[in-house]
Amino acid sequence: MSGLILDNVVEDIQNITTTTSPSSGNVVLNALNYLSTISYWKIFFTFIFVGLVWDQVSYQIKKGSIAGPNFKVWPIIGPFLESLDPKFEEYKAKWDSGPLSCVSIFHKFVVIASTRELARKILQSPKFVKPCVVDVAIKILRPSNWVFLDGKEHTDYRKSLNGLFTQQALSQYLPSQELVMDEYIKKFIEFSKSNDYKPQVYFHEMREIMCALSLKAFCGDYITKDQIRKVADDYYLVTAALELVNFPIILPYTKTWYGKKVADMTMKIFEGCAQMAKDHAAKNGKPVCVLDAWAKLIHDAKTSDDPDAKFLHREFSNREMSEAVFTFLFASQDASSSLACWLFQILADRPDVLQKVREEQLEVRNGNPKERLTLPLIDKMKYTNMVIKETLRYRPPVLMVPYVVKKNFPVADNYTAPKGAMLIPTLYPALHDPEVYENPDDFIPERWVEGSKANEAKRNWLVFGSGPHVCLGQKYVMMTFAGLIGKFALESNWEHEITPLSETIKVFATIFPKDDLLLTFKKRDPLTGQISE
Ligand code: HEM
Repeated sequence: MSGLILDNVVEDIQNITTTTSPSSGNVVLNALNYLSTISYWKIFFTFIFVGLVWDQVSYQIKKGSIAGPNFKVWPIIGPFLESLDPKFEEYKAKWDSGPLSCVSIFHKFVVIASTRELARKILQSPKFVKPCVVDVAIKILRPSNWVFLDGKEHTDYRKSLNGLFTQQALSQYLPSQELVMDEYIKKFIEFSKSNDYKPQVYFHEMREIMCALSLKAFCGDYITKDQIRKVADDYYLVTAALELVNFPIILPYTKTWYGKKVADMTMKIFEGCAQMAKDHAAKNGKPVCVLDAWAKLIHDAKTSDDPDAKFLHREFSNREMSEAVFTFLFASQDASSSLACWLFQILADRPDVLQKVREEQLEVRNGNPKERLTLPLIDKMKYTNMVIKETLRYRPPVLMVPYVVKKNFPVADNYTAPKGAMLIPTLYPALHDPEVYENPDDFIPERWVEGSKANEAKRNWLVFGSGPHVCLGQKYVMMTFAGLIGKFALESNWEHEITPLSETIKVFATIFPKDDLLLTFKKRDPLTGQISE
């Protein structure tokens, strides 16, 4: 077939070239004569062969001298199939293979940095890198969302948001968060009762309580119980839609389509809440949630003479505020659920640690378990705080933070990461560095006492990242978890069924116990410690 078409072309060219330039015509003719002798199949396989060779050569050029497979074992796709089901042990092997290592998946060249200094250097080099988001994130979070800003625009926007997460602002959110904690202590006990107090999976319950706590802190009473339940029930569809490996086009009834629907529905709710918060601020109402705090900053800026206040807290639209609040939920949900799962598991497995938390909780309340949460009260919870810090170090929810290289980046003396590559600083190795954390695979809250080696090693504390994109919610996390675990420790007793998979790490955006956390809760008298059904 291909021969036939080429025969016709050769004939046409012969006609043309005999009337124009005979010598250039000969070269073209010879080439076409040759092509007329080969079939489409040959052309097809030649293209494939050239493509495969180029794939390997390009991999070698980008890899340079860093660790990584000598060639792509699976041509083109690379370890794509493994990446669909990521395993912690495989990540760890990669980190151990060298300070910089690489893989190539399809056309994406990925460089992984596993030392503390390299990780810090990447996180603090906004000139060369920016956070890498999956293609579909732009559609789900919307292109106008602040998280996609870069450089100065990003820094300026963040300055506006910082005011929502100061100590003073956070203390205003505590009373409504405490109501959610009270509700869920009862809920967890009821849930266990419904299963005759036999241990059952609590992974989903942990995600739900985290979502409810965030929504209350962000939207206060503007969001209804039904809306909280709906978002908490459906939010996992957003996580699934934003997994690293997903189809970039949103087709009906696919994971990304369901994810977008939930994101739109949630942002619609937030938009309504933003308007109510603005109305509240206009009446000089007291702020009790993030949206209130934001609306008040906007309101105050209008009457202020300070040009900085005016610049940082210009008129933000309801839509813009709803998109930002959605990113808070998105950033917090998986990482906080991960921390919650490990914290409840670890405390149940170490009754001595839980006992000390309980003693401290009564002590800071001067023996009055009914004392409501305030920031000064939480500040006194030194040991509880050490337990949370050690959980974050021992099981850091975020293992790695993907960035993308904007221009060739000399990340190490012997290596320049090429433009367009994905560059991934890892956080786990710095948090398990035996030089700073003796016996890093043991859970030792006492290592965080003031003045200790661990406490002084600020450069290793990468749990919340570093640089211009460092976690906006880190103070919020420490405050919320101290309040939460303290109250659960006083008012409930929980037991954990240890399985061979309890200490094995499952990677699902963040990390979780592989057996999904088998727990059971009972009511506890905070003063006598008596447990009742
Ligand atoms: C245990 C819980 C959490 C952990 C371990 C965690 C960790 C992180 C990490 C590692 C980053 C990337 C930092 C970087 O690129 O340098 C990040 C970014 C971020 N986090 Fe968190 N996070 C947690 C909870 C939260 C919460 C509760 C909120 C909001 C209330 C939040 C809001 C954000 C935001 C908005 C960013 C992006 C900041 C930016 O791009 O400027 N996070 N977080």
